[in-house]
Amino acid sequence: MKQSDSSTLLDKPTVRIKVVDTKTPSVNDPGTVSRPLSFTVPKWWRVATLWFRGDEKQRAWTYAAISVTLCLLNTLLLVRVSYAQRMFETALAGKEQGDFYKGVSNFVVIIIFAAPLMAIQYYTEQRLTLEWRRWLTNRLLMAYFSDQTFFRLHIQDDHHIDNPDQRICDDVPQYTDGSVFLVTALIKKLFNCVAFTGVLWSIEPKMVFFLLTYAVVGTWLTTYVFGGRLMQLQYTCMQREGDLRFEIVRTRENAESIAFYKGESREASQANSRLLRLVVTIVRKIQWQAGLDLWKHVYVYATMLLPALWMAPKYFAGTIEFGVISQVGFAFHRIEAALSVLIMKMADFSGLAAQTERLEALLDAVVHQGHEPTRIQQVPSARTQGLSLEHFNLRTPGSGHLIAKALDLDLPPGKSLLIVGPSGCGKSSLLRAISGLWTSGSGLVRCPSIAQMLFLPQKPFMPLGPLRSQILFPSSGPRLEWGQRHGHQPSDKELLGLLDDVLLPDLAHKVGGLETELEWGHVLSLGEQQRMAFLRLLLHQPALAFLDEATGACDENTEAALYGILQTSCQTFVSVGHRMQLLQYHDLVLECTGKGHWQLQTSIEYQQRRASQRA
Ligand SMILES: Nc1ncnc2c1ncn2[C@@H]1O[C@H](COP(=O)(O)OP(=O)(O)OP(=O)(O)O)[C@@H](O)[C@H]1O
Repeated sequence: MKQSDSSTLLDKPTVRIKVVDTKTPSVNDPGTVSRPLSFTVPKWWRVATLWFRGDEKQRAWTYAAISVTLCLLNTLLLVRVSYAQRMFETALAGKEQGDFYKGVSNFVVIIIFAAPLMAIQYYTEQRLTLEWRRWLTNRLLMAYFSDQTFFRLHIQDDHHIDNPDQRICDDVPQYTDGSVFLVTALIKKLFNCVAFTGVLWSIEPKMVFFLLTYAVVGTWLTTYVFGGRLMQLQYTCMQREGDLRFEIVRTRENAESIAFYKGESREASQANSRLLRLVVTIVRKIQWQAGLDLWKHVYVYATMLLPALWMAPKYFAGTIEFGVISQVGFAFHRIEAALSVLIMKMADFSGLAAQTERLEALLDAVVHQGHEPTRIQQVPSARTQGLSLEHFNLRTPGSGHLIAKALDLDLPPGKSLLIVGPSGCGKSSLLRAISGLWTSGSGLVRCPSIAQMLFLPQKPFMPLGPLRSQILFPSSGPRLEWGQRHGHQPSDKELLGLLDDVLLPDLAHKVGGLETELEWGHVLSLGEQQRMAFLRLLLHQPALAFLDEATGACDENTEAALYGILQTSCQTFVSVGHRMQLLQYHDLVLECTGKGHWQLQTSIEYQQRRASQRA
């Protein structure tokens, strides 16, 4: 695809935007390959049957059965319409007053049944779509959040999935909506086809053969020329919509850093570049859709007068009544519409095919995450209180860069370990592997159960919600070890006291209380966020705590106070840090000595060695 090459200016003339082409789609990307639509049918079936075979299959089949029944009733009513119309028009042409009013009353009866039927059908289809969407979204969310799949999807090259958020929030509703719409349309058309073929066959069988041939040739041509191409363009559009949105969300999330760097011009050019790529794809999609539209009109108009032309000689010869001509026309166009449903709804089918490709890929990735062989084995046990690494080899995901080679480590309960080494040597990576986030490598990690460990990352996560939920995170209350030790959950007064302990005495008062909701990640300084993370540690009182430069943004006095608190609430902990004053809080030191080698020594030995090196 050709990229527009010009530099562009946004409305605000202060920000000059240079277009940067940042992303070239990979060869394996389905968005870059035009495939026949039939390629996607098994995938659609696989995704669709998940609900119909899952734990809510009874509900799914009930909705589906009601919808099919309503489609059938709908068709029966249409057949009745064709006969009522025939009687009505024949009576008009023959000036038969009695038959005319009989035809009118037939119409009225049909309308009395049809109106509520249509409303019930609409309601059922909407509920079916919603229930299906709820179930599928819930399944995807569960899979996405379970086993830290959301994290692994980002680091594994072999399952690279762009914009999973968009796939879950946008593609699922479009998929269920499109599936219900198109499948019910197909069923209605099938019933119409059967019913009106009977009507037309009883009057003019040759016309049925003509219609069949016309529709088969037309459908083949449309699918061949437009199907795969439109599907590919729809896929690329969705991908580019997601990329643009992600760029803007990233800017919002990193607003302060970008503003400090004065990086808005570069970010704006990046966003604009993504917008241009999207627009180029949409233009191509519009061109192909216009071509399809032209073809659809030619296809329909070519047969518009055919039933009347075909039947007129018989009417002039007096072998059929006038109403037969309109009934044949009605039946002819119903069958034609039924047989050419693929042509008429080609844009919808190709959109659904694109959504299916994206959802199937996401499902595949989140399911595969669960079954991927774990090479570094984590053996968590409620009976283990310390930490041990056995024959531990660690590599970075994807690139396979060596972080640790043949590392054996034993940290008994009640002891603490400081991990040191130059920046980028792999200190945080060791914690990632111990927590089970990274698994590339080999060896065993023996540790307490997952619920008994707490990891404090360099930048604490501040969830959405009130100040209270910042304090209690990741638990919502009842699982707090503090509550179990004290026999009751912490009262507001006790929470305020704990805020005092981590040197945040005025915070609740300053922001307006524990129920105040703010964008905490932006409102609190990094040092305040790190103190909040220590407070979580006091409440959860884990058997084993991991602190990745968890006091890096605090001054030395605050750091000393926080480590003092830590030693009273958690005896076994592992820290990563650069500051030498941290040594006094730890018994052991694990030092990176290069090329994946690490050396374990006591804190005193480490200090003596450093002192002798300096001397
Ligand atoms: N997702 C990833 N995929 C591949 N390599 C990664 C990934 N994350 C980090 N790395 C690489 O792993 C190496 C170790 O990174 P790590 O964050 O563990 O270093 P560190 O010792 O904690 O550094 P610092 O002291 O600066 O925090 C680095 O070379 C880094 O580029």
